[in-house]
Amino acid sequence: MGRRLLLSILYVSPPCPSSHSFFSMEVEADLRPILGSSLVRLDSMRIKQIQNHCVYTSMDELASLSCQAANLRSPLTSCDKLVNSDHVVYLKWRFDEERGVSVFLGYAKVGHKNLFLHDMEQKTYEGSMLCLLDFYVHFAEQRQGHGKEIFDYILQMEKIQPYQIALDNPTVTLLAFMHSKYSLYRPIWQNTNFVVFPEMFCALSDGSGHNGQKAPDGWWRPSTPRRFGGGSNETRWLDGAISGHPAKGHAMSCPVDADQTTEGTLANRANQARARKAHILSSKPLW
Ligand SMILES: CC(=O)SCCNC(=O)CCNC(=O)[C@H](O)C(C)(C)COP(=O)(O)OP(=O)(O)OC[C@H]1O[C@@H](n2cnc3c(N)ncnc32)[C@H](O)[C@@H]1OP(=O)(O)O
Repeated sequence: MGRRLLLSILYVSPPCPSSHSFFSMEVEADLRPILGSSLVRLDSMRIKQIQNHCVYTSMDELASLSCQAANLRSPLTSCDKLVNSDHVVYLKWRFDEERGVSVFLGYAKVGHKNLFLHDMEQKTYEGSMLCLLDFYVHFAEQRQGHGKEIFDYILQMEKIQPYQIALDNPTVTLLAFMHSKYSLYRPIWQNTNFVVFPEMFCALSDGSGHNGQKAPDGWWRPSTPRRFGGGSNETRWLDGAISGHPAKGHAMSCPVDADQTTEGTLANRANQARARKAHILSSKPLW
């Protein structure tokens, strides 16, 4: 009986032929039949379909490196959490034909959130938008263009402009990246530690169709007027507001001030955010 149990455990958890060398996150297998192209969009359904222990392990380990890079206590991303969420991961990897290994290079996780925002004049806005929740390129592969490829792929797949994505608690490196690759250099820190850029609000047209009538897809008037910062109690919508994923049905219909899928890490995130924001605001920009 004991032997049968042991055999069944071994069957359920086959060893993953992965080698986690210092330099890269590698799987000793050709993952092309499983993952397809080198830039791949993985939503919860696709992750479930993969059914490959090595892929799950390598993604989780890359997420652990991201966690270390951001000085967090626990990773923001894991395959376990992804299968139960409406977040989407964009993964970059390559197959090294010479060595017969698949190398995981980096990923970005995005998801829709309902956010209250203010612009530089403290005017307030409310709506649903795509947020960059976790973004990491393996430390041995950074500054070689992988990050830009991943980000461009997100823009292409989600049909948005770079300024239409909110950054969740960005690092100084990510802000440098947004500056150098997309000329977005005036971050507006929100109370929620999200960052958006003024370009996001440029599309606002006061009173042109949204005047208390019908909000654009994904945006709406709050039931109670809100008073933020400068005292404005008027809520506006963005012309170019990005509607939520139609297929996902706006599952997160409550305002959030942090990534809700990171159970157990929220307090940690808030502390990190405070420290990081103070550091970024007080230090000389890198770019
Ligand atoms: C919402 C969030 O996820 S916040 C967390 C963001 N993630 C991190 O900070 C983790 C550590 N950093 C990384 O993983 C990567 O550097 C990323 C994801 C930010 C960018 O990926 P990369 O593959 O390096 O990007 P890519 O090569 O396309 O562009 C490089 C640009 O990013 C910026 N950048 C990357 N690394 C650094 C760095 N160490 N110092 C300053 N700027 C940097 C620069 O603008 C650089 O352009 P340059 O080389 O012309 O100066």
